[in-house]
Amino acid sequence: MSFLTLENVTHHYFNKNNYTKALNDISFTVKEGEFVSLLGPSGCGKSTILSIVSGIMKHTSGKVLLDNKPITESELAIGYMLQQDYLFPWKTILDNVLIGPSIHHNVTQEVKEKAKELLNEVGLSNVEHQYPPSLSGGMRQRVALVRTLITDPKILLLDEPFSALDYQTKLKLEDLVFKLLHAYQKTAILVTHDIGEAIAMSDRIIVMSANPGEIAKIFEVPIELRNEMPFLVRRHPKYQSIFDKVWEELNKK
Ligand SMILES: Nc1ncnc2c1ncn2[C@@H]1O[C@H](COP(=O)(O)OP(=O)(O)OP(=O)(O)O)[C@@H](O)[C@H]1O
Repeated sequence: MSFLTLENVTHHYFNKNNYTKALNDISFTVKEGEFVSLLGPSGCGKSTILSIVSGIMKHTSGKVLLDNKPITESELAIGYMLQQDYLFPWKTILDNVLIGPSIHHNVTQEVKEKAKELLNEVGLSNVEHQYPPSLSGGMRQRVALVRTLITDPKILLLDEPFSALDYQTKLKLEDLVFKLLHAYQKTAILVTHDIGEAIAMSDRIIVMSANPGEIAKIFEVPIELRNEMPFLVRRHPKYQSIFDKVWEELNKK
């Protein structure tokens, strides 16, 4: 059964004198525990889809269901991870991680222990009392990941979380995110411009076209690739053939 369903979703943006049809007739499902990527040219509506799924923005028409309930009525717990980490520079790493629970007045001893355990899992237990400016970009994104996971979200929305990092750090972080999301059996939607990253991390890849944003094709990543860590997927004999098919779809007019 589907966990998240988008059915004939359309979205229009209206500004003063401007009207943009950002999404046209978008339909797809995501199963619980599934990792799905959205890939497509700039402006095809990837971030708009994430804003709608997060409940931040109301779509113009169509249905968005989570656990069979309209998104507006579900007690949606969303984890958002963005290109920028948005850590508070005046708070320690541990306090940054605890921001979600502290907003909900839920910083119990158990939650603190969980935060420390997660920081340990991402190799950052030694910096929990330091402040964000003393950390590298990759370390800061690992903090952002922990801050996202601590609230135990139903679904994680990853909006180009690796795109500001150097290549080596990006590859390492892809493996770490993949490992943790699988360990905690999280459902995730990743927005990316990187075909390799989409193949390496996902169960399925939704390729979109622009003007207006529509689904061009949905690719199932072969099971042999899904069972590998992202770094190793790129060396798998089946990697190049799916890369070529996605590339061809992206370049269709
Ligand atoms: N707040 C807004 N007001 C008006 N138009 C908007 C707004 N946000 C996005 N758009 C337009 O909607 C379309 C989809 O934008 P969106 O940011 O969702 O695309 P995207 O695929 O995420 O792009 P990118 O890959 O460049 O991040 C674009 O034409 C964009 O200009």
